Amino acid sequence: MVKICCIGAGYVGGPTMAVIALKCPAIEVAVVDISVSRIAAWNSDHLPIYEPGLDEVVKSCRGKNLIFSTDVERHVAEADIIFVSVNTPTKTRGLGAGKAADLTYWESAARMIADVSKSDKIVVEKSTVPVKTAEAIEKILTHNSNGVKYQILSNPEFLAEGTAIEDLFAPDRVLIGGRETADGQRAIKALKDVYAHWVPEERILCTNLWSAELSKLAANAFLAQRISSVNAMSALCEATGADVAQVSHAVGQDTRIGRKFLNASVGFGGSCFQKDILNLVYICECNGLPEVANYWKQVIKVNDYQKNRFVNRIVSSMFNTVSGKKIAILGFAFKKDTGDTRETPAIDVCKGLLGDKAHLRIYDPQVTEEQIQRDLSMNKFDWDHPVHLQPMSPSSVKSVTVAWDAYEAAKGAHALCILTEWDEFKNLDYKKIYDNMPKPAFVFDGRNVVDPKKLREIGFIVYSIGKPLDSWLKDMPTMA
Ligand SMILES: NC(=O)C1=CN([C@@H]2O[C@H](COP(=O)(O)OP(=O)(O)OC[C@H]3O[C@@H](n4cnc5c(N)ncnc54)[C@H](O)[C@@H]3O)[C@@H](O)[C@H]2O)C=CC1
Ligand SMILES: O=C(O)[C@H]1O[C@H](OP(=O)(O)OP(=O)(O)OC[C@H]2O[C@@H](n3ccc(=O)[nH]c3=O)[C@H](O)[C@@H]2O)[C@H](O)[C@@H](O)[C@@H]1O
Repeated sequence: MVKICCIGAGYVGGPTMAVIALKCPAIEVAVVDISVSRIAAWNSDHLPIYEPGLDEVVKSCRGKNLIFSTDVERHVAEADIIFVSVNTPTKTRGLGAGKAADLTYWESAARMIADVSKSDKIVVEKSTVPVKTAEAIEKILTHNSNGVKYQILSNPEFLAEGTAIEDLFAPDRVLIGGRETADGQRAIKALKDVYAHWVPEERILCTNLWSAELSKLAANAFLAQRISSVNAMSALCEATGADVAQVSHAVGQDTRIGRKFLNASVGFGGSCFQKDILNLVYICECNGLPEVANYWKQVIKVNDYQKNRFVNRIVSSMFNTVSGKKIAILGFAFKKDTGDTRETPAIDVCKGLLGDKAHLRIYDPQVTEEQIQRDLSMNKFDWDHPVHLQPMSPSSVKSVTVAWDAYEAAKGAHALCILTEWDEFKNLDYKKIYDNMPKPAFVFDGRNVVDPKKLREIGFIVYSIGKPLDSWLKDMPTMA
């Protein structure tokens, strides 16, 4: 029986391995982690991450061919194929700080593999890593090998949170990169055989190691670039009276461009887009390609601009100050259908409003008060370390409270600010909300969730990203 071990029981390791276990009943899958609380949660009724469909998959295999354990060394020693899906945060100090990937966790996993392995292993890079990481990992493993043979494969993950199970069941492609030697090709085949249990062969792409590593960074850069492109257009729409939804639709109808991923927003968030583009920028700079680096850097600059622009709109619309005003924040997660808040634009928007002394009342159906407080008091990039290694927040942010539903959050608020596109925000009773707010009552929709026309009929002053401005906003120019 083939044995798989995955180091890192996070958003990628947990769902990916659960699906492999489900689709390959003859393979034993162990997911291991240094975080005791995370493993305990994977073994409980309350999984550590919220992901539609995940509970069912885990419940149907856990205890059969899927286990979650903190006994990292034992499961690594026993495995034939080891996936490494640990954090690869942005470095916060030293060479490449603010851009380069911090491979501390990866390196420590590799050294541990070398220490405990007694049989040959296929080591699979599942984490997103800089190009050429496989070479470094290979060196660590072979210099400490004790006769054990290793093959390194790159098998980056393309799932998106909120649709992880769907994406894993029917991926657009599975990418496997390996050495072009006979041993390398044998290792590629072994991994391909695992995916072939449910992924059609033509969707399993096999490449060299460096193409696989770079394709992952490139895919995320292209996706983020689309969002920054449409967000840049949204600013121009507001200035000209065009409607960004109509522009996106017209542009996306061109089959060469395509309709997906053209929704204007308050900015993209999530644990990877910014981190991976910064990493790409750093690699370009290290390879003497400053023009290419600057090109990609612009995607992040536009994203930051979009978040600032949103905050400025709020402040300028509300008589140039939000000091002492109560603002209801609807949605804190970086997108709907997840409780994940890593790099959520809500953090920057909330910090911007707090900087102007607003009082925030936040509601998100999946994010806890503790998480919100942590996020608002943590330094940039600290979030991307294993939970038990993250610096504890010194104190909670006093002008922030958390509500248990949208109506409660909005009661008495001067403005509503929609920062995540949760479906429930589409169908709120906005008349009831309006009646419980001081006037003028504002809605700032960072996700184009509400129908501005209907809300204006109720009496709200509405700002929707990239949509024609109402006269109130036109008279209050923003300084982005
Ligand atoms: N979150 C996502 O949607 C996607 C993430 N990725 C990439 O996958 C990698 C992992 O991301 P996530 O799963 O989101 O991170 P995560 O933070 O949810 O999970 C990483 C886990 O690794 C554990 N860990 C760290 N060092 C360890 C060690 N030495 N031994 C055992 N466990 C260790 C941590 O405790 C943590 O539970 C990153 O490189 C990320 O860029 C790729 C595609 C999608
Ligand atoms: O490497 C990763 O971590 C993953 O990053 C993204 O997945 P994810 O961040 O989970 O979610 P997305 O659906 O890509 O959304 C990212 C951000 O962009 C925003 N977005 C997305 C689409 C859009 O049209 N407009 C827009 O603002 C979302 O609201 C969210 O804040 C990619 O879609 C995955 O393919 C990739 O595997």
